[in-house]
Amino acid sequence: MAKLNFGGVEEEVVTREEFPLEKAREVLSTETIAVIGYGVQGPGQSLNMRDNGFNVIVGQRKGGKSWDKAVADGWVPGETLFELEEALAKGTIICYLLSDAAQIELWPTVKANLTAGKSLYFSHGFGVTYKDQTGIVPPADVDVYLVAPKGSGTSLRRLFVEGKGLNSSFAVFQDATGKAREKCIAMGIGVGSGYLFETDFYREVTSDLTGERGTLMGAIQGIFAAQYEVLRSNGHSPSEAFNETVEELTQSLMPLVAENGMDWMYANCSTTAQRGALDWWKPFRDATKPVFEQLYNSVKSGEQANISITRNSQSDYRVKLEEELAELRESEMWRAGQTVRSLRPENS
Ligand SMILES: NC(=O)C1=CN([C@@H]2O[C@H](COP(=O)(O)OP(=O)(O)OC[C@H]3O[C@@H](n4cnc5c(N)ncnc54)[C@H](O)[C@@H]3O)[C@@H](O)[C@H]2O)C=CC1
Ligand SMILES: CC(=O)[C@](C)(O)C(=O)O
Ligand SMILES: [Mg+2]
Ligand SMILES: [Mg+2]
Repeated sequence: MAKLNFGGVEEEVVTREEFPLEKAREVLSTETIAVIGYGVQGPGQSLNMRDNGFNVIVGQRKGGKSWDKAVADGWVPGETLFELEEALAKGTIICYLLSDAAQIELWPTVKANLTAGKSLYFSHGFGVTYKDQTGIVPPADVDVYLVAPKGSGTSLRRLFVEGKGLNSSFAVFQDATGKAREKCIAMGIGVGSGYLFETDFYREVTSDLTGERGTLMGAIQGIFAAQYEVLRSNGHSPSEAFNETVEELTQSLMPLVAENGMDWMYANCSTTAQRGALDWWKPFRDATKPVFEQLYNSVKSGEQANISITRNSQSDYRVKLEEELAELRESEMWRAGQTVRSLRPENS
């Protein structure tokens, strides 16, 4: 592992230089990797591994949208695409990539197929950490590990195709064969990770649930909505409010942050903007920090997992979810965004 300095703290990470693809292929050369579930992570990980030369099959319920997508992506029924049970029986590394709530339902079937020496692979610490609520307790004679790409499966695939890579965390929960760690890292390289940093199942799930509810998804929409509403209620037009809240951020400023950090983005803005942003970031931090503390505590207590399991296990959860997504989509702010996006030169 390469030792690197992260802001003054030394951490060991795994890079593609020290664990090249050829090594990953060698480690997994005798394995049949069964990707169970073809939703968001399933396609990204399975296609990247296939392109990287691994022996991959896909398991998915027949007849639905996901099955058709798998066929369209070149998985061949009876050869590389199977019903869930068949794929579970054939696979020696079971990549459990159903939604976290759906994993509860299929678990007895998965468990029955986990014979000694197989691997159970996750992309989230959820099922194992919240075992009291999920019932997911792996048998003692299998390896259990995770690789959690830090981003959407859609990005994982897109970046791979562009020759780039998303970072992933990895963790070993159970090492029955003595080779779990090596296999885990090989899987991480195989799915197209940029570099890999180590964690454990508990820290993976608590940080992930916090991040997606916080700055990555929940908090960002909340802050967008608050600023947009203030601008609108003070007489600004939707296009002005949207551009000043979202479009400039995603199109101009965040790419600069991604490239070279926040100070560099600031340095490329006016001294007027810099003065204001330097004065205002701390009040925003102070105002939101209590909400983040509340969020983290709710994650830590298991409350967030409980909500997620309960809500996503209801038979009409997709309908309800679609209603809530429609509420976002049909809000004035995001409808304004649709028009703004259509006006980008590359879209017209
Ligand atoms: N969505 C993402 O990009 C990310 C997901 N993860 C993790 O990866 C894992 C997979 O997540 P997603 O790809 O989002 O899953 P998903 O929500 O897209 O579902 C995957 C598949 O599960 C199947 N499915 C749903 N209910 C089922 C049931 N009762 N029985 C059998 N199959 C069923 C669906 O057909 C779908 O193809 C989860 O642990 C998630 O937390 C981790 C990082 C990012
Ligand atoms: C994309 C990702 O890593 C998330 C936000 O944690 C998720 O989809 O669960
Ligand atoms: Mg995540
Ligand atoms: Mg997540």
